[in-house]
Amino acid sequence: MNQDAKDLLLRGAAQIGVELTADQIGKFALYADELKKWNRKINLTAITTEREIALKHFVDSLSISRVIGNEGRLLDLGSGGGFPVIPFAIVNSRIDAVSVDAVEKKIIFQRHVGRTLGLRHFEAIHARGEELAARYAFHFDWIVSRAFSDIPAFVRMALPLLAPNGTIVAMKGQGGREEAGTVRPALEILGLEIRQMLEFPLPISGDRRCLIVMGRKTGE
Ligand SMILES: C[S@@+](CC[C@H](N)C(=O)[O-])C[C@H]1O[C@@H](n2cnc3c(N)ncnc32)[C@H](O)[C@@H]1O
Repeated sequence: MNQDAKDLLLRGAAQIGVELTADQIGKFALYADELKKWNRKINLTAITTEREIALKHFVDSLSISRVIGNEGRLLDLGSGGGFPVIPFAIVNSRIDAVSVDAVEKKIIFQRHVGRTLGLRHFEAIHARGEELAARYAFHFDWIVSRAFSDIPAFVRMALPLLAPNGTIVAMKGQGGREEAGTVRPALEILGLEIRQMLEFPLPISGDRRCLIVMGRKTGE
């Protein structure tokens, strides 16, 4: 990863409230190198320039830090090349992070990255999200996804896995607020409510982002 992309990562992360250490920057650089190398053989991402990887994968993924606490168990459903879970795990060693994807070669890549970066609190599992309930019923404090599915399909998959006081976070782009408004009745039927909607521009590019934070309805 070149110096320009590293500077962008450092600056972009700081703008969303994450101060990266030199050690963490080194890990992101290794991750970017492996992503580019493996992407020549297996389809992990359409984003291939180092600047774009720094911004649209790394900084974007780190934005979930704004709504996720400092401890507990986190699940990323449909994580592909490891987003948002691996960037989050690089900066957050107190959360046990589990990554799930239905495509085995993507999980093999993620395990390789986890080993290379020494992420001991990170595990990558090859499975469909629908298959996890037997092993992980009510297990996760935080369940996140990016570019995975519409909100109702995501939360239906997440609910059996969510701890009683757990939180679901859907990472959306422009149109996130509108989608949240449309699905509110469906969420209601599932016993969920939207607790927070955080809209912000992605640093540097200004692209719109929206984090939709949901949990089980309380007081009933
Ligand atoms: C568009 S990619 C997004 C990857 C990553 N979250 C990102 O933002 O770069 C969607 C991913 O979800 C995975 N996927 C789709 N349906 C799934 C399911 N039912 N269970 C687990 N993974 C699934 C696909 O294999 C793919 O890697």
